[in-house]
Amino acid sequence: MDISVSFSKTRPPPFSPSLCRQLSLRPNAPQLLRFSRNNGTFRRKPPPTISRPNKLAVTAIQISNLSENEDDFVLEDVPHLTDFLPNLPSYPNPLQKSQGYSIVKKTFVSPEDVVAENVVIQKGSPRGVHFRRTGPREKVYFKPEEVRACIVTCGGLCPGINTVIREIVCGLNNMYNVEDILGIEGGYKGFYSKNTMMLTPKVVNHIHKCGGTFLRTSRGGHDTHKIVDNIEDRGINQVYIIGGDGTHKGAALIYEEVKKRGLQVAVAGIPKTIDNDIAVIDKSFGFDTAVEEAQRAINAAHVEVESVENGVGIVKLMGRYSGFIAMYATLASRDVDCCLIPESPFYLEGRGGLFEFIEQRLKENGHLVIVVAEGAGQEYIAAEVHAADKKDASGNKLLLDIGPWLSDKIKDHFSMSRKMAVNMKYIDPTYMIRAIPSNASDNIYCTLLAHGAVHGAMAGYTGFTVGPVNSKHAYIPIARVTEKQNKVKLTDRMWARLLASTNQPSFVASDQERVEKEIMNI
Ligand SMILES: Nc1ncnc2c1ncn2[C@@H]1O[C@H](COP(=O)(O)OP(=O)(O)O)[C@@H](O)[C@H]1O
Ligand SMILES: O=P(O)(O)OC[C@H]1O[C@](O)(COP(=O)(O)O)[C@@H](O)[C@@H]1O
Ligand SMILES: [Mg+2]
Repeated sequence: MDISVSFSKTRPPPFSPSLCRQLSLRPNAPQLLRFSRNNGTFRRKPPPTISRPNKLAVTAIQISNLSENEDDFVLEDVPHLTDFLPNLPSYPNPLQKSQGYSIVKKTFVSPEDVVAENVVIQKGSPRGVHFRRTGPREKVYFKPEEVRACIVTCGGLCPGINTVIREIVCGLNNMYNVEDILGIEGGYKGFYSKNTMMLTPKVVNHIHKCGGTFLRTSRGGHDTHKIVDNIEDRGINQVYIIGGDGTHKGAALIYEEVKKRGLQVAVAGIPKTIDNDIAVIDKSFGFDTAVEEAQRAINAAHVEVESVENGVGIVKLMGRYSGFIAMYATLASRDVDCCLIPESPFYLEGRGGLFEFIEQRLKENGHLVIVVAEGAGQEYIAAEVHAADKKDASGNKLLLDIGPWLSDKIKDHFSMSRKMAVNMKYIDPTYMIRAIPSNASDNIYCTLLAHGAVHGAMAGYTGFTVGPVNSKHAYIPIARVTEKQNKVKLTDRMWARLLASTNQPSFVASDQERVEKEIMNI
């Protein structure tokens, strides 16, 4: 492979000493160069004959693509209170005296410990992005008796919110002897329009056994100035914010305002969403519980349709822009014949369409089950219904209801074509799967998130969120989880596994064929 690259004359080559030797370069001297790479061997080439302006700028990605392992390590760090309060005093972490932690072999996480964003890499490829590992630090930037923490929950429900609340309270209290913890009621607007409640380990002792949020929640109502005024007025110095992408956008604004005002306030996010659409982290808490609960609806649909002639079961599951719940529930069940998600466009009529597939399955098996994510097929409904774009209080688009629309379409098609009368069983368990308490493994996951957030805030980190990255919990800059949403990648193996398990049409390919045909007809 022949690669041409040039980079800033003001920077030394970003290569390891061994690679510099191989290329006959002086490791510390800035220079413009070209070289070729063949099976991992680098050979220097004569200087380029191209014009300067375009060639002098080279992105970090280009450089790191060409370098050996040592020099392309990137740490995406989170802010620290000392970034804007440089004289902040620190104190020994009280955990060193804790019964439990003091016997841990390595009580404190080393500042050098990082978590890699990508663990599957090729030999010679860049080491890539890393995040700080969560956990207690040797020094803390708060005296326990001076901490006044608050917790707020925003956005939609999700199994496990109460466990996170409980474990923030118990973590602060048991590990750091913090006693002053406020619950902000009813989401962001609760900062300025609702009461607060005192949270103690005793108050939150049983809440993890219940679904919902003990602190209640809301959409909309984020007013940065009013919120930070309130934080200042109440003397709050640690803010724990549990919520999804919208909530984290709000948390980033709070952090910025706190920094602008020079307040010693740590802002920590804990990512929450039933849709599992938060970027970077492995998965969001409550997701496993939701997938498990979805099985009950799928089982019910299967039992119903198996017991009648030409039974068609439809189960609608949550998933506004991403079909993770539908995909995992389908994969887990094995009773699902077809899974429709927002990321994969489908069509009803014609060759390779959904109607043809349903007819075929009914002929083969006498019944079928379809799982549909609520965000699927929105464009088709919109084209027919001509509904005005509506939004919720947070600005999220309100979806058109795919469930009844799809049920009616299928019923109408089969009754009109007089091919067969289908026996439709439509189940909508959407709120049921997110209103339940979290299962055992989600409870443990919630505990790790809560404790990670507590350790981070006590250590003076701020403007961060927490979550598992390749199974290791990390502190992640908030911008990384708000800049894009996690979606099912149709080119990933997981979707291929689903297609292999259901044997449903991969509408993407068929759709392309259809478009090509249409173009050719024209
Ligand atoms: N772009 C934004 N800037 C500031 N606050 C936001 C933003 N988007 C949403 N929020 C606030 O975050 C909270 C929850 O947002 P929402 O989208 O409903 O849920 P989620 O956080 O689960 O995505 C709401 O109080 C909303 O006002
Ligand atoms: O009816 P609500 O409470 O607004 O919630 C519905 C939406 O909430 C969700 O569960 C997502 O919630 P978040 O925005 O909090 O992640 C979607 O799946 C669903 O469309
Ligand atoms: Mg959201």
